[in-house]
Amino acid sequence: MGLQTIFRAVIMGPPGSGKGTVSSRISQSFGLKHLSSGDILRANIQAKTELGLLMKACIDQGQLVPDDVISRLILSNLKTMDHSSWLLDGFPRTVAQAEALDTMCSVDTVINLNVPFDTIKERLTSRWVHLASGRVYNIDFNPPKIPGLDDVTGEPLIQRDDDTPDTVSRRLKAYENQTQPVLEYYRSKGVLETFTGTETNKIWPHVHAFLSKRLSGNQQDTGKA
Ligand SMILES: Nc1nc2c(ncn2[C@@H]2O[C@H](COP(=O)(O)OP(=O)(O)O)[C@@H](O)[C@H]2O)c(=O)[nH]1
Ligand SMILES: Nc1ncnc2c1ncn2[C@@H]1O[C@H](COP(=O)(O)OP(=O)(O)O)[C@@H](O)[C@H]1O
Repeated sequence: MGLQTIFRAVIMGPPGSGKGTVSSRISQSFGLKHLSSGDILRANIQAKTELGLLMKACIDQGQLVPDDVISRLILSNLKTMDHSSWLLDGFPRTVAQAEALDTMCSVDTVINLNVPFDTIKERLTSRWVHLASGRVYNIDFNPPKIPGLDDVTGEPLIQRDDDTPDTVSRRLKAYENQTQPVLEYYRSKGVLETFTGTETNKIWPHVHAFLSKRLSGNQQDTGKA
């Protein structure tokens, strides 16, 4: 891959597998721009846009929002990032969405975080988020320096309305039924890289090594692991 080449990556995995956590490490280490479908939807809900209000009921029930709505939203965001390398988190979540993305560009690599469902359930009920930035915390794994407040801005953290045990179960079902087929889709294209484990800190060095290799000569690695 030559200099200036744009690198397009997708990160996948069930809810709570650590996509947001690993994405922020990737963007810090490799400078890819992080675009999270969940963060964009929550920003719309927070700002009470028409779209946000329409989508809130779906999200709070642990269902996926309609393919056409999310595809339009994400593709229009990606168009504004035409000249930079990016990492897409939370999209595509259905084969129809993956096909919609393919009409715009091809994906260079798909990082699949394969974390067992049992591990995930506990994490999500103890997740705290800073809505404006998408920064995630966990009372056990990475607590904020001051309880209840974001480390960077000092603003209050919230718990997501969809991080309750019942809704988490429904989200995991949606993942099995609708999102797992996307893994097959990318496997058949030869771009799927799966990382298996129960701890982000053990998975991360493998992701870092993989991307260092893929991006060598292409991106500037800031050296932060
Ligand atoms: N106990 C534990 N919690 C983790 C680990 N990795 C991430 N978390 C936390 O688990 C929750 C889900 O992680 P997140 O990155 O938001 O996952 P996503 O839903 O796939 O984007 C957050 O509260 C994280 O802080 C880990 O290795 N162990
Ligand atoms: N690509 C998408 N297609 C459909 N619904 C989506 C998509 N991305 C996000 N959502 C909606 O937003 C919710 C939260 O998504 P996200 O923040 O990515 O959750 P998590 O990080 O826990 O997997 C999903 O449960 C779903 O309702």
